[in-house]
Amino acid sequence: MDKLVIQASPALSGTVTISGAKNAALPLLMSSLLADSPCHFDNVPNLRDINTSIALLTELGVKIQRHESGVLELDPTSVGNFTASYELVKTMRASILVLGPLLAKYHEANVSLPGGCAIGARPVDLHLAGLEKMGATIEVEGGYIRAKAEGGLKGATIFMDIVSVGATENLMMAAALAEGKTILENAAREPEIVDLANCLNRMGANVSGAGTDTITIEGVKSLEGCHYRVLPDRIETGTFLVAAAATGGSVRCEAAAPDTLEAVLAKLRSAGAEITTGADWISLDMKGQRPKCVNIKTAPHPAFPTDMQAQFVALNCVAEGTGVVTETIFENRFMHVPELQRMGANIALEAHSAVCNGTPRLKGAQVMATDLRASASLIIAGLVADGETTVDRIYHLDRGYEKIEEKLRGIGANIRRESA
Ligand SMILES: CC(=O)N[C@H]1[C@@H](OP(=O)(O)OP(=O)(O)OC[C@H]2O[C@@H](n3ccc(=O)[nH]c3=O)[C@H](O)[C@@H]2O)O[C@H](CO)[C@@H](O)[C@@H]1O
Ligand SMILES: C=C(OP(=O)(O)O)C(=O)O
Repeated sequence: MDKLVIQASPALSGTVTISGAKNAALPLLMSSLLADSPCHFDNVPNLRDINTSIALLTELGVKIQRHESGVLELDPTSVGNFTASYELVKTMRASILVLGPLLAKYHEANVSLPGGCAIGARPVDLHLAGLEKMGATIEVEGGYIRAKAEGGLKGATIFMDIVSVGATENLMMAAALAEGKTILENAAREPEIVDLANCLNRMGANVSGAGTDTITIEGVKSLEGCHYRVLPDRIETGTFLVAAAATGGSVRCEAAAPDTLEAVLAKLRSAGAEITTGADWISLDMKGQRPKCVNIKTAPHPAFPTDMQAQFVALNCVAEGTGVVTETIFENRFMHVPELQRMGANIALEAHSAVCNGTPRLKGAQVMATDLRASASLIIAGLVADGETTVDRIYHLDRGYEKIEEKLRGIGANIRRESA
């Protein structure tokens, strides 16, 4: 099993090119199921979750090839299997996003229940209730969601009592080919939702209001493939910015989307960073200063993203003062805290908050990655820890960060991958 070995690093400095967003690419790839002709996606990151999606869509009958240009072509014209198996779904929760498209296009889908994961229970009740409201009949049997929509899905007004990114995406894709109008109320507003809506519209769908909490979809009879470029990864961008800030360094992120990161940039400014942005770049400069602790409360977009919480906890560990980080989205997303404590961090967990008293340096240790962003936080901690830090179980990291150690080395980090 691969691990990362990190030595105390100098202040990071240089330029990083940001990859396409995992969380935008996953629903976009699944949306190809809705089309009657091939889709072409540019800027798809090379990640474990993308490979899992390719395996899943291939199992359903989508023909997929990566062109030399990097463009991923998905031809859905021979789809003939409507079952997403447990073997694949268990390794990637976003597999649930084939449910809406399969049901809308083929009126039938069997998708393994994703189950919980390290960060929380993560039920899919809102996805199922929304599809039922659109006329689907759903049974959960043998760990599988067995859904049917005889005669096709029908538009409906659907209120989601929790803001859910995945449910909004699944229902938006389902509604694109449903008969009549669907209104999604209390919809998620994340940039990845807007990216999916833009792509669906390019395929011939009629989606309006994405980016607000009410999305209206006028169903159409058919959709065609399109060319679409995946949005830059705001979480990868934020991770590099925090890594540079923790080391008192400076970094310029290119091919980024500054307007998707406002809450994160505001917190970095509070931490003492000088932030400058252009149309597609962000630069951060700490001017050699130690960061200041920040208070954070995660919430749906445009508030502070839960996917950046662990990285800011690592930042607070070495910052000046005390910072309180409160997690409101997932019930168990502080698995990085005990690992950071093993590195000498002064953190107290109080209900849904991590109260951190910053200390100038951490101490290298052998630590274990428990989920994707927890892994990123341990890497950041390793950069500012005296001695050597070894991060085990980095298969989580490979789910969502493209060549992270290579990119970090490019800006001066002392990090290497070791394969056992
Ligand atoms: C692939 C992808 O895009 N993953 C992101 C997506 O996950 P995902 O789409 O799974 O997260 P959701 O937005 O759905 O989850 C938000 C909250 O709603 C709850 N919930 C969700 C659905 C449901 O049917 N019932 C229910 O109770 C969840 O347990 C959680 O507490 O959004 C999360 C919140 O920004 C991010 O952390 C993930 O990185
Ligand atoms: C939690 C995440 O992803 P997923 O929803 O795929 O588990 C994440 O990207 O931080």
